[in-house]
Amino acid sequence: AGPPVWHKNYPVAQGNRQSPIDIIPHQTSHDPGLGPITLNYDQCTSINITNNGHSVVVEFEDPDDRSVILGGPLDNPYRLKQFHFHWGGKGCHGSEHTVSGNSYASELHLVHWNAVKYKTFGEAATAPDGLAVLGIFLELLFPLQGSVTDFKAFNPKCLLPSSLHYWTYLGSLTTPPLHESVIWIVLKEPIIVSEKQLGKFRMLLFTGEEEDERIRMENNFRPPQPLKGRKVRSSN
Ligand SMILES: NS(=O)(=O)/N=C1/NCCO1
Ligand SMILES: [Zn+2]
Repeated sequence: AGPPVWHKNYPVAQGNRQSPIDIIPHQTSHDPGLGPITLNYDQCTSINITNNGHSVVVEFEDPDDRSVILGGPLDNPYRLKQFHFHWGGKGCHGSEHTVSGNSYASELHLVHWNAVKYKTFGEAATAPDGLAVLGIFLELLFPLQGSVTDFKAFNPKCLLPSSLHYWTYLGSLTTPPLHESVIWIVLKEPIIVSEKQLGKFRMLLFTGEEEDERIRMENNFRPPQPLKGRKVRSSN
């Protein structure tokens, strides 16, 4: 079952660095020491796209540092492992992080791991500085005309907004096992998608073919968790 009962199997769900959180911009602290982030995705090699029962995931080959995120709050390069989305049933709910209590229609997570300090993704996923997840909000544009461009493949490069200004804080995976191993980097500027594009996610089913009732995959987002005194820093 969903987020309210996760703590029974994963007591860390009630830990001190859980994600997502509500980001209140005027309560974040601007840190001039926070440099820009760099995304080297041009050599990224996607392997597959799957419906893993609770999201749509695109996985990447990660044998070397061919596609990494650098800089910002990170002390090492982190390798791109996969990206996936969280979205709602309809309207503008669906993101995991919220901004001053407001949620977006969806949120894209680009998941990276610290291959300098750890040998495998699995090992990194349990270490406090093991993962870096880049969060990008998807804002719904209700087009005046029906004509919007479709989107074929997700090259992460083409999914980035114009500004890489971000908020960053220490948090966790937002899905079980909820490991407190994520350095979160959330971009301030959303990307704009159409209802049609978002509708494609909603068509994905939670259930496999074999099950008879067809449960629609939607609302696969965890609500904001207690900040527990954490500081959220802001790049310029
Ligand atoms: N929503 S999230 O925190 O990115 N969760 C996961 N789980 C596996 C990789 O990223
Ligand atoms: Zn996610």
